[in-house]
Amino acid sequence: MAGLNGGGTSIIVRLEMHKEQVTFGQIATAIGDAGGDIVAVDVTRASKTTTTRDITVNVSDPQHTNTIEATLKDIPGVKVVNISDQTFLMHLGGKIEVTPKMPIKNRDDLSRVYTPGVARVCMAIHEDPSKAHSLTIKRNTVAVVSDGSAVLGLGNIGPKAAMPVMEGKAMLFKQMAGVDAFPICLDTQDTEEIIRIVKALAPTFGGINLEDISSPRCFEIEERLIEELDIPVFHDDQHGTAVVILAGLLNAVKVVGKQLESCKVVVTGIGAAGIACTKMLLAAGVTNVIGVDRQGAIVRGETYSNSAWDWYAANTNPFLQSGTLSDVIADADIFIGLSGPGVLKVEDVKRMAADPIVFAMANPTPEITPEEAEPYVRVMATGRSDYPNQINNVLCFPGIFRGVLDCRASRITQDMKLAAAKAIASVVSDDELNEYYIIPSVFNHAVVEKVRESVMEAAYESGVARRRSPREMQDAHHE
Ligand SMILES: NC(=O)C1=CN([C@@H]2O[C@H](COP(=O)(O)OP(=O)(O)OC[C@H]3O[C@@H](n4cnc5c(N)ncnc54)[C@H](O)[C@@H]3O)[C@@H](O)[C@H]2O)C=CC1
Ligand SMILES: CC(=O)C(=O)O
Ligand SMILES: [Mg+2]
Repeated sequence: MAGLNGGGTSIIVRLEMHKEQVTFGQIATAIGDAGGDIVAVDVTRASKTTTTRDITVNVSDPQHTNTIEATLKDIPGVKVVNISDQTFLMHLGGKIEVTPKMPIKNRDDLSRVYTPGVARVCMAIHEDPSKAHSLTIKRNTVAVVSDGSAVLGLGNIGPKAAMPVMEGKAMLFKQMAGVDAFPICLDTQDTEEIIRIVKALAPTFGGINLEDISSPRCFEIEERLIEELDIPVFHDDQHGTAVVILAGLLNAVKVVGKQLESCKVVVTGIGAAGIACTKMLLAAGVTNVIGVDRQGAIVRGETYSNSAWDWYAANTNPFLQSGTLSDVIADADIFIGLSGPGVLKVEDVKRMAADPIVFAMANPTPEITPEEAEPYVRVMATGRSDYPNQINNVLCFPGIFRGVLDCRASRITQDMKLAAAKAIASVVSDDELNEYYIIPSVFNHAVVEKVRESVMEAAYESGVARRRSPREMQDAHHE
């Protein structure tokens, strides 16, 4: 099964080779026989008797690295100097930095960007706070806020361990959409305290992206912040995920020739992402959605300590199906996994309706691997970048925030999310659409632009955009 290290993890093995005792060919063969895939070789030092080479090898997991190291150590004339993991190397010192837009070359510049000149700018904002949008980083800056309580599918690993994910989101915001995003990991999991801290941070930012905050606390935190702040607040694991799932499903049902509204959909993992995805499906007209969490299907008539599940029971599962995932999966057209590794068994997939669609989206290890499921499914998707059909909220959050920052929206409405889903789906043309291409690549530049445009259009229509639309500006010009 694909694990934490799956998908293109590579190591760099630095070897010192004694020329008289061993050839590079022998080493390459040994690495190949141990299952390693050599992708690059550099000579870093050479003398009369020895050569030092950096060999980049793709491996499947940490045990595989150990096997290759042991194999190399056994070859006479080879000294393993060092083995480094490229993924860790890319994280050394963190992944982002703050860069000034202009250099401070002399005292004159200094007196403008800082005191005394800056004071006039401060007073201009003091007199008209809306000027913060034009005179500070606010208009292009988003806070990526986590408490480390539901990091990917790794669980409650805390704020320090959450940072690499939040730094990664910040990189994606900038590279995909030019949005400056700042990772903020909080050392508290108290709902009221998180709300208070985010409200206190808000003056700096044009939007708040909540990330990897576990349910059910995430619902109250987001709802309260939306009500109490005048900038958009978006819990990405709920809505970004739901938007991309809907985009993928709109195209997947076209491939299998079914109507989404009449499909039976089973969702596992009724947390942040599972609940938001269900709400999105209901908004798109699906009626038969069944949610399954650890204790089985959520069904009306049961009592739940989690109020979000009371809502879920009242609004889903119209035929009151109860039992385990294996019980309720029979005849399902679509499975959506937002839970954890290995939850869906091959036997379950075999019992789905004809042409099953399986979105196994737990990260980093899906509910079922494509290798296991593929013989029995028609359309398979995961959240990972190393398989086809990557359903990941990275297809949504850069474009949606680009759009809301550009039209200065006060909030993100359901219509804006639906518009984003349709925009993402539309990037795959009918000619291109097939089982292995239901969703555009994360690197497809059309995605951010289409999402931005559709989201802005929906924001103007729903009256939440606070910057005049291009048409209004044109009208004002002609008055
Ligand atoms: N591909 C993507 O873009 C995204 C994927 N995800 C993945 O979805 C999963 C859930 O994320 P969140 O909703 O943010 O977390 P969450 O902590 O809010 O919810 C997880 C839910 O799954 C349930 N669960 C865990 N193991 C289960 C099992 N074995 N059987 C049934 N239910 C189980 C938990 O009880 C909980 O209700 C994670 O693996 C995450 O990586 C989340 C957001 C985006
Ligand atoms: C992709 C993402 O946001 C997650 O797995 O939590
Ligand atoms: Mg997340």
